[in-house]
Amino acid sequence: MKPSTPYSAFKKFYRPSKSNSGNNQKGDGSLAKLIKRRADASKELNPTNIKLNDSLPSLLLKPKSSEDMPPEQFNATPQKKPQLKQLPSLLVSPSRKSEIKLDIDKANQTIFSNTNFLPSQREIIESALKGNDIFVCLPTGAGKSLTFQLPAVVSEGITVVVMPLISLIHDQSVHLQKLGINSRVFNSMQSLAEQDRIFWEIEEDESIKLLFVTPEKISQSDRINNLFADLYRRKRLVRFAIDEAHCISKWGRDFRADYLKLGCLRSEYPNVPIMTLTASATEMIRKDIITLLGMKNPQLFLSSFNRHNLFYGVFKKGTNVNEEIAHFIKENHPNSSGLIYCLSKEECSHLAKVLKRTYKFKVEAYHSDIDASQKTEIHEKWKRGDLQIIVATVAFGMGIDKADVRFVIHCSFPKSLDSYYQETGRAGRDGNPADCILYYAANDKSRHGFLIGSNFQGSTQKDYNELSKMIDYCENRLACRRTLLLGYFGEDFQAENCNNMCDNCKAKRFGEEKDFTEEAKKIIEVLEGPRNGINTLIQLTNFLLGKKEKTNNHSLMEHFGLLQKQNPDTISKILKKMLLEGVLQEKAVSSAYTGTFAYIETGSNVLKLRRNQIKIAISVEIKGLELAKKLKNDVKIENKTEEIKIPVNNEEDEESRKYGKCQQKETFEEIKSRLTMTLKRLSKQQGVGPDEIISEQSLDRLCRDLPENCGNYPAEISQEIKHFKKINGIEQRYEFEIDLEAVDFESVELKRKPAIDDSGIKRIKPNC
Ligand SMILES: Nc1ncnc2c1ncn2[C@@H]1O[C@H](COP(=O)(O)OP(=O)(O)OP(=O)(O)O)[C@@H](O)[C@H]1O
Repeated sequence: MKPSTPYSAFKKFYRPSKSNSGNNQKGDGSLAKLIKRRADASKELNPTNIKLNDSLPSLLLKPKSSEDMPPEQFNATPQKKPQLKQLPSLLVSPSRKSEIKLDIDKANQTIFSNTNFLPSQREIIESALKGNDIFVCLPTGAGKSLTFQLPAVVSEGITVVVMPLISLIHDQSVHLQKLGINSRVFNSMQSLAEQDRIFWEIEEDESIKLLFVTPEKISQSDRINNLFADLYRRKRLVRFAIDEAHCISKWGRDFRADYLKLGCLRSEYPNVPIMTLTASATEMIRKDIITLLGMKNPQLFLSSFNRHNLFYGVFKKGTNVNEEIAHFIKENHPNSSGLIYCLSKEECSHLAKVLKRTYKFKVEAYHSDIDASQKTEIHEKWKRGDLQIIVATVAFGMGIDKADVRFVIHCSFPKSLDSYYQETGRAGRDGNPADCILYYAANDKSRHGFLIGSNFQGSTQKDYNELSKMIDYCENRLACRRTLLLGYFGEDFQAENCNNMCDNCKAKRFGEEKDFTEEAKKIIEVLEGPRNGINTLIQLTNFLLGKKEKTNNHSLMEHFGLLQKQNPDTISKILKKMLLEGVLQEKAVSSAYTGTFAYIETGSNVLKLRRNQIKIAISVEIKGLELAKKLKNDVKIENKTEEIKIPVNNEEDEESRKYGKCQQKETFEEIKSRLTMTLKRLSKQQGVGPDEIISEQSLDRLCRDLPENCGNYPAEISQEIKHFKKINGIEQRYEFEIDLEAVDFESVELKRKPAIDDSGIKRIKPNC
């Protein structure tokens, strides 16, 4: 039996025979030799020579300590013990690295079987091999793992990889085993004897290239620190790679206290380069990580956060959201894998039940009340494709690496844009198109308010700010969603690069920026004077709208009705912008009488506002007469026929006339084929030809106009159109729609036309 002693004692007294230690040869720096040795080793593999990674089965035990949180990520499926090919070693030693011309292309092809590098991988790998500190922030699925795996494999010594979840570590080590790369895992689920053996192997077997640990292990285990110290002394500690590095920052969405303790790595092993990897980090989080880890002039590799294949859409959430979701999936992704996120366990279970019982989907709920083994089973079934949909709370999180997820639906909005980006990022990892649909209801905010007030004491202010940004995103019906989402991460994304891959770009609404800075200064004056019961955003909005209060005599106060000409939506946007700019802030206040509510007060940036260093400008949708006027200014009248040409994009104009509200050929054709199918079904039922129900010409018109009211046509047609508009983010309620033909662009007076009132604005009934 192997003794279970502290590492130093173990080192002194316990040295198992080398026969078990695998290939221990030192490299001579030549990649060609490495590859040849690898091939030879595979050929010569014989039972006595095979190295089994005994540490792996221990991953399958239930976690015992906080390091293994959350249990739902735990993968209990037994793995067949694979045979490790003996990976020949050592190309780059720290002392020789400048001399060695590495053919990393060859390593990429021969060891990792990749034909090329993905964007940024080569630069990161080269920088790592130069011994730099490196900060990598690439989107999910960008291939970050290779950027620490390849340098580890071609370097002399051990790369320590810190990962937050056992399941992630497990996936990595299984992957590396398949490639024949020798790695070890160290976690608290292993017995002391097992840990001793792993220590010894790392000591003795120089073909071991990577050691995976959780942050908790580093912060809690003297043994592992002794091991690091010994490797460091022997110059075999090549690099620390810290994955999911955003967990270090308290500003991040997944802060883990033990990640914070990784700051000791730099002080204890000052010469070992640190590489951090994450899929999302705002500038503030980035700076926080770099400072906390003491990284030295790190080279930053920040790629665009844009996931070009994801379609982002926000739909209005009504009372029948479950049915809407079912319909959306049936229509768009009847057989593809997807994920639905809900806010609560109850919501989650209920939606899963509806989808299963009423709509016959293969679906399971996943939340914290489901026991660990069941969670693992659900995850596995979904990964294999035996389960189509998982309806989950945020309990289903990090470490989801299924490539072909075709949709991520949010039944309610999440707590921050960071979470939203991360959760939607699980869609389309294979690069193929995928839908990210969020169902928004303003009153879900109070549910978050409640959750924040009760669960996240101490950080409520930050959470409110994050939530405000999320709500701003949802309520914005004008700006490109990518511009908003990527702007959150500090990226200046140009809407024209969205390629209509979000609902707002697709709908092509008109908006313009209006400056409300002077009004904002007056709003501050209101809050700085006697408040007379103006405590919340709603009360402030009512005051600005000039709504009279029976009790508080608001009408006698200065600035009462300041924004009465604006609609509540615009006021809400102004106040939100003031919140975002730190001119206003909401504070969670609790009392037995009122419960928890958000108290509105002035923020820290008031002075900047007064000095005009902050501008409160918002996008306001322009429609109706205002739009007509704007169009007049923007259009060129070519000739007497008054043909309207919007100068920006004539092709688009042509398209929009041809395809009406569909705007694009593809959208037009899609609705046409849907309606044709419905017609075929109806004609079969009724025993008449499809064109006896709707003529070809009328069908085209319906597809162009997508009317809310389909007159005498069958209800199925109306329903199909209504649903199509919803899933494509085509406005449901065209309260006002300009009839361009009715606009006299010379005088901006509007011609009277049948069905059009004096304003020249055609009024359309909101519903079919
Ligand atoms: N050079 C390459 N050529 C082809 N495929 C690659 C290459 N590099 C990585 N991949 C593959 O891309 C996929 C995603 O890689 P990886 O899991 O490392 O992404 P990631 O950036 O770590 O994502 P996440 O942030 O979600 O963990 C994997 O299947 C990986 O094998």
